[in-house]
Amino acid sequence: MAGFRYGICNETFQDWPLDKALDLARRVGYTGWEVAPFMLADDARSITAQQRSDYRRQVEGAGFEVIGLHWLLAKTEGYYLTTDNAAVRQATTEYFCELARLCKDLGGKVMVLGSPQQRNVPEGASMEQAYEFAAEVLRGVVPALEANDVRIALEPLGHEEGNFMNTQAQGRQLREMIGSEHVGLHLDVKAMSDETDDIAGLIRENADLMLHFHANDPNRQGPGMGSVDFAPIFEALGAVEYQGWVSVEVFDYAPGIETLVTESMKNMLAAQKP
Ligand SMILES: O=C(O)C(=O)CO
Repeated sequence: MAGFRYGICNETFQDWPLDKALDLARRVGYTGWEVAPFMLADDARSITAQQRSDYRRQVEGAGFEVIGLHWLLAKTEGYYLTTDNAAVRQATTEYFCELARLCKDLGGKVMVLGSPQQRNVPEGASMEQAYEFAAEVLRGVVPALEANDVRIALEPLGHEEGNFMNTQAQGRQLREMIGSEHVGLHLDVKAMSDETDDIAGLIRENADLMLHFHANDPNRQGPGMGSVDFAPIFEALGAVEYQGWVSVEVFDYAPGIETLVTESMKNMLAAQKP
């Protein structure tokens, strides 16, 4: 059985102090730390060099690697991927460039581009035009990705989340339009469940571009805490020799932080038992 590397998203721990969150995650067996920038500050530009290096030192000192960033535009204002407003598109490009620097400063390598609220196709706009605008915004970020050795992983999201880039095929199409080796795909179990019952099949079909992977369930809790069977998912990740992180991302905190963190790991390991 492949030895996967397990990460967890920092917003899972909500208002816990960082040392307490890292301590629980480490004891449970996670070694990757995925950062939602809004947990540090609403505006990434306000995070000073000192704060970046202190944060990185604390996370690495607790035995983690920083995986990278997700929820890139959550809680920001004035940025939008698919808008016909050229000034907003330019500002969005510049903000992504800043996030690439933040990602590198924190020791991360990948930025997950979900951010459904900032990419839904505006009323009256055509889908085709929306893809053109998104590709333009992201082409402008490529030099910063190259300079900081960071990749963007495009995250298709289900219809519950929004109407732009709902399938892996659409993610591949946008990547093609950007045309950079520094852009690939992010596969998320909750999102893929909206597309197909054959998640393992989607993993196999998109393994060539898969930069990152989120383990969760359509019920918005952790892997194995809902109806999705993770046995075929881990089998597929093993079969394609996935080398990246399997990172837990939850949206429903009702079970409590300890339960989400521990059950998710327990279920992921149990799903790989012969
Ligand atoms: O927007 C993001 O990055 C998310 O993780 C949403 O799934």
